[in-house]
Amino acid sequence: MAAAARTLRIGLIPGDGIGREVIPAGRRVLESLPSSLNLKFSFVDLDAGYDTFQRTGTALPDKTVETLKKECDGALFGAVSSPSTKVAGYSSPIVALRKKLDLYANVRPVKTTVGSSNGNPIDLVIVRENTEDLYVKEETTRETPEGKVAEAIKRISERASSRISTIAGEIALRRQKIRAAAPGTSTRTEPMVTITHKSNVLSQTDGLFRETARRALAAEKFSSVAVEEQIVDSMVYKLFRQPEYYDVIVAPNLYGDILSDGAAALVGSLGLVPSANVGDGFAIGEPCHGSAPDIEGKGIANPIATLRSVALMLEFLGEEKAAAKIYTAVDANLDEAKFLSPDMGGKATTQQVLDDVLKRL
Ligand SMILES: NC(=O)C1=CN([C@@H]2O[C@H](COP(=O)(O)OP(=O)(O)OC[C@H]3O[C@@H](n4cnc5c(N)ncnc54)[C@H](O)[C@@H]3O)[C@@H](O)[C@H]2O)C=CC1
Ligand SMILES: O=C(O)CCCC(=O)C(=O)O
Repeated sequence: MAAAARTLRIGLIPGDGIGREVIPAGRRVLESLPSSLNLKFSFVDLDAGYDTFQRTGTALPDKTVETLKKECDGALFGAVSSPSTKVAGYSSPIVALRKKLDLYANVRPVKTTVGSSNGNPIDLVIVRENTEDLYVKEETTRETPEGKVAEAIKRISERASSRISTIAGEIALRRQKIRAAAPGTSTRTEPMVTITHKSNVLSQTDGLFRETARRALAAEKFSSVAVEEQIVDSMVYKLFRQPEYYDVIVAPNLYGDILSDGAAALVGSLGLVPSANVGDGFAIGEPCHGSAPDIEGKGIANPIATLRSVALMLEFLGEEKAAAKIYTAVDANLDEAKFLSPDMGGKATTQQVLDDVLKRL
């Protein structure tokens, strides 16, 4: 008798702007996976974002958080339009969601299929701490005789630094295993984690991150992993000069956010780079990009970052085979370069890119 299909319930949170254009593409890909995978999906639509805030007075309704916690196996998040000026009562829902669900790792693979800006292949992962640093958002402003002074807390804890470094080491080992199983696909000989910090200036906060990361990665299970460190400003320089050198980069929250957008430029577009917000037993796939108001409503947003985020979510939910199908279909779309969206120099719409990927599934 055939084994019963596994059913995964997925929360869909499109958010604002192009989030609403790319999340439906992510759903279509899940619905179109071959039946031989024995996987079924059910979906629940959930609200969050600036539009939700304007309609309801809250950017992240309790119902969204409770439904994710009680009903869902995983989720997809599009993007939100957080204003650059303070709006009373508004706070970024994705930053809050990461904390509320304790999704402590933000895993952001950056990979070329055809070649990078310097012609060499890039295949690295940025593993970004996802719950603290300046993103605790404890800010104050006070009046002084010289004018206003604003301050923000940068919180770094041993616990969060240790667990993010451990997951970075585990990802490095997993990547090495995948490379070993496919000889000839990479010239990298050993797994490597690069710790990024600014502890030459911030000796206590980034100093704690650096020391804790060193200690976590010195564990016996990581004895085959090369551990290096790089101060974040020269990390940017080296990343742009020699991106092919890097394997896994572990970073506190803000540096990880900035480095991943920079790395996206190296592989051609923010519209290509996925992420997964990962905790123990739960993952939210989320493209690295924002709500892109400059192209919103034009139907030309690149859906590939989202499709890869779907695959990444599936990987963390233990469905590697299904993830591999999506990666292969997306890579084939990029390799053939017939249906590319405008950010990639093509003319295809979101729908045309999606249709091409679906055809390959
Ligand atoms: N996780 C989230 O929800 C995030 C939300 N944001 C929010 O997004 C809004 C806009 O932020 P920006 O700084 O403009 O960053 P952005 O990532 O939205 O856009 C930067 C540039 O990349 C392009 N781009 C982004 N995604 C693309 C895609 N899929 N296809 C083609 N081109 C794409 C945009 O058109 C724009 O030119 C802000 O309100 C910001 O707060 C920004 C980053 C993450
Ligand atoms: O705009 C927002 O609300 C979130 C911005 C934060 C961010 O860029 C990220 O964490 O990926």
